[in-house]
Amino acid sequence: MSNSTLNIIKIGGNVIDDDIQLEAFLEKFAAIPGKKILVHGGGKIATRLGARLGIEAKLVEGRRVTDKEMLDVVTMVYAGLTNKRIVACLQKHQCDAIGLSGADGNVIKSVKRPVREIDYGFVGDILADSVNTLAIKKFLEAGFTPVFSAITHNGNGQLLNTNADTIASALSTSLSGLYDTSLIYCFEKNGVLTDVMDDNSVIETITAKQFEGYKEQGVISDGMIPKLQNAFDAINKGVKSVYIGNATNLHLFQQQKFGTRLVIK
Ligand SMILES: Nc1ncnc2c1ncn2[C@@H]1O[C@H](COP(=O)(O)OP(=O)(O)O)[C@@H](O)[C@H]1O
Ligand SMILES: CC(=O)N[C@@H](CCC(=O)OP(=O)(O)O)C(=O)O
Repeated sequence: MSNSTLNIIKIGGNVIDDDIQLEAFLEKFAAIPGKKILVHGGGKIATRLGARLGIEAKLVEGRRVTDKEMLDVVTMVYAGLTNKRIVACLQKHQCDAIGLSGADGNVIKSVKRPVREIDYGFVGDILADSVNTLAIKKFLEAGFTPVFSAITHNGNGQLLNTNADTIASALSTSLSGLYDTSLIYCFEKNGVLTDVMDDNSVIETITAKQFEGYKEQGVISDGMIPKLQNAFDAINKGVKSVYIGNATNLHLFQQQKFGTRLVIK
């Protein structure tokens, strides 16, 4: 008997930051049939709230340096305000969502990133076997749609800030043992582009080798580099399909007409 399908969708920070775009996306997400999971961060909102509180944001290669005060800010923004607003909006659209940090139901454990050249502070890395697939399965089988924020815990009382793209990738690789899992990264552009200013320049399929080439040429840069690394990690570890595309077109991914599709070669 084949496994049932599971769609894991990550929504990007620029869409979350726009109330109208966010609700339009959540309405489309709510309409997807079957088992599904949503993952979100909210980095821009955390940066703004931090600034209002006099706590300056510092990012290194797309990862936030998270001291104790910044950890309070990101916990309030990701696991609190953003997560609860998303859950309430999904409930409005008849999707029975349940908001989670990694600590809730012990769903995702992480370890504080070791200090090397940079001390990232309270940032958590997810090691193999740190996703509690059985707990998540219980939520899914009970008919809930889990909504994961970018906060995890170390099992010893410490919350840790964890990149949302990485959470989506780790969830999809862990759950691909139980379900035919697809991972869909949604953001504000039409996919991986050959010209970041031209939304018509979508690369329809991309291999790891092509990714390396585009990276060297500077065609792919910034946040797209760690996003694609997380995406290739997932496809290499058994996730059935991985797409990167525009949140506005979410309804098209089931017809396989969505943004950029990753290919193993
Ligand atoms: N080739 C590319 N195609 C699309 N986006 C790119 C590309 N190179 C760099 N980017 C940048 O990467 C960003 C996406 O990364 P990020 O901001 O981390 O996403 P998210 O908000 O989904 O977490 C885009 O907004 C874009 O500015
Ligand atoms: C460690 C780390 O960098 N965590 C991220 C988590 C949020 C996130 O990933 O949000 P987006 O998807 O909106 O970028 C951060 O604090 O920015």
